[in-house]
Amino acid sequence: MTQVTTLAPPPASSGAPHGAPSRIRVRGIVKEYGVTRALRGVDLDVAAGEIHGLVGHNGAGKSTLMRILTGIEQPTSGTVEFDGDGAATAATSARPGDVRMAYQELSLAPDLTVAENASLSDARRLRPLRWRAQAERRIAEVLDTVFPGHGIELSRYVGELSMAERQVVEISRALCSDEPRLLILDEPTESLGVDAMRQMYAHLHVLAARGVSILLISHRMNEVLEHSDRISVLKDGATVLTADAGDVTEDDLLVAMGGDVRGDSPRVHDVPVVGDAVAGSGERPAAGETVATASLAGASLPFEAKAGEIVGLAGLAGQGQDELLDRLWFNGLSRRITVPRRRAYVPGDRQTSGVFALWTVADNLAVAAARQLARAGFVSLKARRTLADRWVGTLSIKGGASAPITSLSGGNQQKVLIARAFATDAPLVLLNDPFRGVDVATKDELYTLMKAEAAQGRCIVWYSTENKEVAHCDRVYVFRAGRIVSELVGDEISEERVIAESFDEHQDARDARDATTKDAGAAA
Ligand SMILES: Nc1ncnc2c1ncn2[C@@H]1O[C@H](COP(=O)(O)OP(=O)(O)OP(=O)(O)O)[C@@H](O)[C@H]1O
Repeated sequence: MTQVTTLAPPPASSGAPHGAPSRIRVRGIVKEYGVTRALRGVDLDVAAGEIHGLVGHNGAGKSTLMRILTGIEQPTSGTVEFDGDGAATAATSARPGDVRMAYQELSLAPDLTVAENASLSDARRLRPLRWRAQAERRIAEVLDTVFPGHGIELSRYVGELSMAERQVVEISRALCSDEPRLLILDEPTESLGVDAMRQMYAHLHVLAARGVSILLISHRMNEVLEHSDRISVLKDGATVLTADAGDVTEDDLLVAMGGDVRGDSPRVHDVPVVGDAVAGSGERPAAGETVATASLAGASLPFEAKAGEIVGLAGLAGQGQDELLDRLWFNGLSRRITVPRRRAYVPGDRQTSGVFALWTVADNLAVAAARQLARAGFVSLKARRTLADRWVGTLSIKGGASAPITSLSGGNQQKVLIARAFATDAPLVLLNDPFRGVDVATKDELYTLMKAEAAQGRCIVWYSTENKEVAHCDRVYVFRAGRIVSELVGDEISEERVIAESFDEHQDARDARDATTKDAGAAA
């Protein structure tokens, strides 16, 4: 069990840093949804030209506060002043375009093109006849300025883009107006590649230097510490700490958030392993037995995953990792794929392919384990509830088993999907960047859970956009241009090695030469 270290939080500072005028001044904000008190008294000051980090555990109230700042929702009580205007809420004080936000849940319409999406939220007037060309020009300008080399075609439907590309569009869309006074970014880098992430932060510093205030919400403590001037911590709907970024450490933030300071042995309370948590669990392959194989086209190394292993899929975003997971999940009958009949999948995009929005947490969580829970073809409410209660406790899912899933915070919804997969008895679990939006303390617990599950004989195939997560894998396949270009085992696995393999242009040139020689040989 990790020891909890209690650090006295640095004294909360108030007001803007370095005497800069307050851009936004939030006092005593309370927000209630029926009996749920999402915010119970938030104070926050963001100065003109400041990058202000906002951190907190899943369900702490960050997104709710941002919805109030953008005027989408009204607070139950409390005040928001914008540039000292004394107005009661952001909705009444800010002019259109003053506050812009890039959403965690990616607010893009999948059936519209990139340019059409941009036109929807451009606060400036578009010309009635030439609106499409104008919108295209504006988003192209932002994309080229902030994310040079992005490679995104403006005429593509958003639904066809990878999560990383969608995130780039979401951020660019928020910048598609005359300069806002306050820019809010809710977990902007959760699925961005390394390059795009660097480009985004470089641009944020340029905007801040021009006087734009930026609120940066993230579970990535290192990024918040590196890029913010000041940081505030929300815990259970209230501000518990505001400090200069240089005066606090990651552990200070974690303690203020109410989590354990990370130790050597993260805690997973009472992991309900399959066979314990669900009735009638199926048989597991023996450790080391091959569970899944796939052969990809071109000069790709073959893919193989064995029982008892955590197999990582790494490389730059959008290099074929998604496609492999999709094929392992959907394409079990193909000659090039072997997979077990029972398999579980945690999607990266919970909104379009994960959450059943009209169902409760318990129903969402137990749906994939129905076969195991069924007795004479029926799943009793009690069996479903017992399973859900166990996992809600194990992963600290804030909201409870009987809450409607959509009333949960984004990170807590994601935990339900992770629990759904592990609550099955499937020998193969496929994870498609599953920890987006999950807070740091829970992530540590999930790593331990995965190891415990692998030790029980599960095979876990895991794509993550966070390179440092490869440290938790037994083997890693690095992807480049739709192919597996290297396999790392044991001590070979490191973030640096993954990055190096992701960019090996010489190897690409050699592969292209080999392929040409092969084609020429085949033609002869
Ligand atoms: N529409 C709603 N109805 C009921 N409860 C809600 C609603 N929206 C938010 N909540 C509750 O308010 C609390 C704060 O949620 P919020 O989404 O603001 O948290 P968060 O800090 O953004 O979390 P995360 O890091 O997971 O995104 C949660 O307990 C959530 O269940």
